[in-house]
Amino acid sequence: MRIATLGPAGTFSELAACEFGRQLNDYTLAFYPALARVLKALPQDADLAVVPIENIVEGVVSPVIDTFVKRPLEIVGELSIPVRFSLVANHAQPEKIYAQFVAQGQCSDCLGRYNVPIMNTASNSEALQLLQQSREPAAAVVPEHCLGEHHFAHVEHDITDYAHNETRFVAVREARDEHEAPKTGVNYKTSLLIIDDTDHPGLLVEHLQVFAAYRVNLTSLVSRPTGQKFGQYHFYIECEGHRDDTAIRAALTLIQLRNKVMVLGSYPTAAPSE
Ligand SMILES: O=C(O)C(=O)C[C@]1(C(=O)O)C=C[C@@H](O)C=C1
Repeated sequence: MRIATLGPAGTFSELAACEFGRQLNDYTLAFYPALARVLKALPQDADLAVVPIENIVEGVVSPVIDTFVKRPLEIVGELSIPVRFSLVANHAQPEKIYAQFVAQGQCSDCLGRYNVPIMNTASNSEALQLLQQSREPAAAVVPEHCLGEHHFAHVEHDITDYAHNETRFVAVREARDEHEAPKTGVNYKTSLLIIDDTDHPGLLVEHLQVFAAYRVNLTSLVSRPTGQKFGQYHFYIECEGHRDDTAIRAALTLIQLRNKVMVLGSYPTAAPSE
């Protein structure tokens, strides 16, 4: 099994990809420098892609949700891992800080204390690489697990705004016509998108009432702009249960009478991270 994920090596995505990989018999990892490129590797260059979907502080990782609207992809698994950062520098007074765009939002208190420009990177390991190449006084926000063998002139440990910081990752493959039936004893979650193709007053409340009437418990609801017009949004929804459950099927049948629905997959619910 070829698994695509965000690189270079050292990202939290790599940790998540290895954890998914361990559940398979055999796997190889391929690193891509941006999240959009990771998903583009499907299906020619990879069988599975592992990408972050939500951080407990920053919320959803929008480039990932937005790709689901554009391409037929299927979520087949999720897991959550603890995320801890350090600030490392080659000088006690850095003049710039390299930080991945999602990591930046998770460490805003610490970054705010340094009144210097933040240089956004595509991954946390790219932030570390750029610091190592820098000849000027600079710093980088890097995963704690990458500190190991490196030596830095200045280090601040545990700089996340919230002590309990974690990110949820999903394993994604190219969508198939058929899907797996639920296995007994497994708690499932289903992800779907309601596409705003016929905007009308009360669109969201109508759909929410349908879920409530069928007692389908939603665990996530995010609106993403369609990019067409202000006021038009697609809704990314996660709910408890499998797409074959009677309640979910009945709810989606009703919702589909008004708007297009894309079911992105049913997969075992992740255990909480330690
Ligand atoms: O750069 C990494 O280490 C990643 O795996 C990406 C990513 C993300 O985009 O959410 C993963 C976990 C953290 O939330 C910060 C960065």
